[in-house]
Amino acid sequence: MTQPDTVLPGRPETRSSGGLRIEGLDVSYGRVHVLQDVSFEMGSEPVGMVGRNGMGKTTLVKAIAGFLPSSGTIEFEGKSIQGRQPYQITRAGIGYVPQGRRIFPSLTVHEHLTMVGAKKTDRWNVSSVYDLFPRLAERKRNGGGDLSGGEQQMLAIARALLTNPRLVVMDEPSEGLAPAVVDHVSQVLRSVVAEGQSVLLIEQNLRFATELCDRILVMVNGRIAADLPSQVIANDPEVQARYLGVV
Ligand SMILES: Nc1ncnc2c1ncn2[C@@H]1O[C@H](COP(=O)(O)OP(=O)(O)OP(=O)(O)O)[C@@H](O)[C@H]1O
Repeated sequence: MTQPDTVLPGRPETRSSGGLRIEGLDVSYGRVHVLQDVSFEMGSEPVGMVGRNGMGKTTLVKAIAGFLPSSGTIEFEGKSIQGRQPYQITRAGIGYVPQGRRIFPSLTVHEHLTMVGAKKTDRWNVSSVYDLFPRLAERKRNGGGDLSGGEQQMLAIARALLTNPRLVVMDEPSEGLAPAVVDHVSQVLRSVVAEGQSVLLIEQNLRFATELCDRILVMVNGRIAADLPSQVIANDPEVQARYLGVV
């Protein structure tokens, strides 16, 4: 197992050992070997993963969610989920918010939400996700194609929560959204995390990631290059320049 180059002291401890364990994960597109020996573990604490374009973040979450074949270990709550189909991963307790939202243009907001089949007694049901995102309640009769980017993102998050996941994996929820909408989504997600929802957040927006997560993994060229407390990467331009090419 390859260790990250940088694991600083003071990294927040995992809240429990029952979460996600990835070890020696490899994913290729044909002959292009994109993920190379990726290993990390997380408990129920929110974890962010950042990295420049094309580093392999989306490939990793697609492999976790069952949309790409992989070799190596993917375990959730002590059981292997590697090689399972997406619906089996959902059933195992992992919700997925895909990059680009994947909303159906011809289905209404309400149809998107009711088709998940959450029960009224579940923590997340149609009524409680409308409470979380009142804007979706206002737009419940609108088709997915009529929604703004922010509304589509809220719908994608609501749809994932309705599976009542023990871990929700989100791929760049801030992508393409106006700053005020990013702030709103960030605030809502922080309230969900404060309730104890476990989150693995893939992000290019470092501020969004460090506001939500105490721990940040950095992916560089298909490997986990660093595992840092959020405040270290948030406050250190040199660390940001080294891993993200920003100052
Ligand atoms: N279907 C595919 N076929 C071949 N190569 C691919 C495919 N999808 C992604 N790649 C390549 O795999 C590498 C990792 O892509 P990936 O989308 O996982 O990166 P990323 O870090 O999520 O970037 P972004 O933030 O731009 O989505 C890139 O070099 C990309 O060109």
